[in-house]
Amino acid sequence: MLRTANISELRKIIKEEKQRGKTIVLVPSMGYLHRGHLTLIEKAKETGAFVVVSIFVNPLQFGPNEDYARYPRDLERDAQLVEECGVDLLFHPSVEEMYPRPMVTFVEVGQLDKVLCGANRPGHFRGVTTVVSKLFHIVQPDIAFFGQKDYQQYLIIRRMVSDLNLPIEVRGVPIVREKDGLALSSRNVFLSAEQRQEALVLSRSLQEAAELIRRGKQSARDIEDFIRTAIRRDSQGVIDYVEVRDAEDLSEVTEINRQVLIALAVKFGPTRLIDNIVVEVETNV
Ligand SMILES: Nc1ncnc2c1ncn2[C@@H]1O[C@H](COP(=O)(O)OP(=O)(O)OP(=O)(O)O)[C@@H](O)[C@H]1O
Ligand SMILES: CC(C)(CO)[C@@H](O)C(=O)[O-]
Ligand code: BAL
Repeated sequence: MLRTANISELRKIIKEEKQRGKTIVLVPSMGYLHRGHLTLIEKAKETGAFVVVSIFVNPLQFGPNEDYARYPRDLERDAQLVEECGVDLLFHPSVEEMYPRPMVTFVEVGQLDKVLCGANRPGHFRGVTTVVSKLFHIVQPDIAFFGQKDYQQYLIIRRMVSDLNLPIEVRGVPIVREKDGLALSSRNVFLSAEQRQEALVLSRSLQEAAELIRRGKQSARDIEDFIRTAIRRDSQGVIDYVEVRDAEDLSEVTEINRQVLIALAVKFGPTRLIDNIVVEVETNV
């Protein structure tokens, strides 16, 4: 496996691979890899392309009171994992390499970033779209993989690629969960044993809510209340949001009569977890 922290060196490698006719696939990440990331990498490998994994904890997407400083990092462990997965190139730039001077140019995806995590983390998605644009320009992938655990991020990146005519295919990968339902996340490492147990209410209540919808429950507010009540009853988690939204454009939903996203963010102590489920609704046309 090749590895570099240097943009010019990476460009040279990519140029050579492209000249050899290789398709380039990118899996962007912030590292501290788990089975969720490894599933994205597996999907990337299945394409048969030259697979690049980037590891960069992007300061631009963290608010001043968020966990940038304590975000878990272990580059050497990650490097070993991606090598075992057959990744071709690991790109792990420093902050100075990505942001040699203060940025004055940003990429912003309006509307989609005003709700859910965007409303709770002002500036977060501007930081994500800006760094992902930079990564796309640096690596110039043909295909890029994103996880649907970060569903809003996935939609925003898709929309950015479409709006800006970037020649990149964005592929989404369903949420990878622990056996007991907890969505894998690098931040799970911060949970105490008790919080880890309590956090199961997230996936459990999402599943139960989806079942209520499949059985005909149509009120989005009732579904949100159902989940909020379960979280407050079964845990000490502090709710950032629990919302039912249109799964395509994140617009508000009152009556559930189309495909919806149920998304939530809940804090367990200082650790903020997100989870979601997309529910198909049969329409009798
Ligand atoms: N459980 C998961 N299932 C599917 N994809 C995932 C999962 N966890 C992370 N990903 C995806 O991996 C990519 C890199 O995510 P990132 O490095 O931020 O990991 P993370 O575990 O989501 O971190 P955190 O939860 O701390 O934000 C993103 O596209 C993200 O959606
Ligand atoms: C896409 C991403 C790598 C941008 O920093 C990050 O938001 C993530 O890991 O989901
Ligand atoms: N996977 C989302 C990255 C973040 O929480 O900043």
